[in-house]
Amino acid sequence: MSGAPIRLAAGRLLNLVLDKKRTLDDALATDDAYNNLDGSDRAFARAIASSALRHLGWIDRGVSPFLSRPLSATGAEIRALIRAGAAQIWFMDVPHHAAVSETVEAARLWSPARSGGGFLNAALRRVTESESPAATISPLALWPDWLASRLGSAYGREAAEALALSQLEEPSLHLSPKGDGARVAEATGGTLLPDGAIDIVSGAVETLPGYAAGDWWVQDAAARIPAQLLSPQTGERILDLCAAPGGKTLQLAAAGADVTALDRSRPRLERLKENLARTGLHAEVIIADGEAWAPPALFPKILLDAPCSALGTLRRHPESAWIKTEDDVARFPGVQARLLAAAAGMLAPGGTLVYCVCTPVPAEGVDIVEAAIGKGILTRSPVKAEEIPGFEAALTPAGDVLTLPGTGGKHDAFYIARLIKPA
Ligand SMILES: C[S@@+](CC[C@H](N)C(=O)[O-])C[C@H]1O[C@@H](n2cnc3c(N)ncnc32)[C@H](O)[C@@H]1O
Repeated sequence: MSGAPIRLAAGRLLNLVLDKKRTLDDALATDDAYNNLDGSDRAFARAIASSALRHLGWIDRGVSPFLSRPLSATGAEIRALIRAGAAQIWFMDVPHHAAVSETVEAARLWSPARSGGGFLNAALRRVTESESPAATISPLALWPDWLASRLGSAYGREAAEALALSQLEEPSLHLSPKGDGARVAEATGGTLLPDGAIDIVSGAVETLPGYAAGDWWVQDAAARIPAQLLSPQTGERILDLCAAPGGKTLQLAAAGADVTALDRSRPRLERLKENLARTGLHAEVIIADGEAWAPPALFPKILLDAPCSALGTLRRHPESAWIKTEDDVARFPGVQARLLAAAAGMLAPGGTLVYCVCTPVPAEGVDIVEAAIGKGILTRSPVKAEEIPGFEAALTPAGDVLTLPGTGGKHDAFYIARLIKPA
């Protein structure tokens, strides 16, 4: 059977994401051409779209010399198929003749792309004759220019390049155990990591042993650090201020804390409740705006996992760098600063607050924390290396945690600070 419908589905997914600004998960859930494919064909279409998104900056720069008009001036559907074709040729183990002919055939199946078949064919033939851009174009070109320049100036070229290259990795699957981690590692065939997460090599989540019994939940190894830095104790009142879908709430509840899980998103709180039900854990769930909520009593400990650009999770969501604009990202620091000030107001004097974001953008992380410290609202409680086993290299000179590539295993990029409210 022809592979053209697979390339058509990949092109449609790319068109939905890059031209209509939908997330890849949303496009996968809703596109009929993709959903009508059989299992293995569907997986292949998804792999092509995912590879094109991971390598997008390289693909767009790499194909431009081969086009008689700029990519941006090309019809959206042909643009999507050029990207799908180039991903197969440069970054996937697909025979070149099949990648070209099936992708050109896909243009014939897609009416808005039909007239561009000759242009597509010529471009992809040139791609087959050329070296992969991985050999010639800087890793920073994997990102839009604004992001490359921000992270390049924040961390230096070498660290920023390592961060960019880390988005090419398939994301790892990490589990957090409800109880004994060694037992979960044995049951699932995973490896127990130094911080207590379980690294799973492969397997569909729902089919892994212990899923239905609620013995564990999916959580990146770096995402476990914020709750661990609160040292939750049995019966201790802890507020999880931006809680849904609840990975950190589950950690705190599993440690025996008396958790209040607050979030303003009803659908996300439904997921949190499902996670509590599956694991048999308990938390008081509150739907409210964290900037305005007035607690019945001050809390001795608070976790603030603030809304952020999520640019530390590009391995899982490679499209994020392209569908979020610099203006979108610029909106977060205001929200984060207001939530941190509100959280400080809900904290008892002498109490501990952990602030975290899953982004390496300093304006959303260390800058927010330094501003609060500068105002005298909070002081820093520096983290010690022995508190973050496996992530010792992520400790910053100031005593915060920044999980860039190379500071642990394969994980998301988190910024985490532990703070105290002056008594
Ligand atoms: C990074 S996510 C939290 C992830 C969660 N802590 C976990 O571990 O699963 C940020 C959350 O903040 C919530 N949020 C954003 N603005 C908020 C506000 N003003 N008040 C309460 N929740 C808010 C979002 O709905 C989102 O669920």
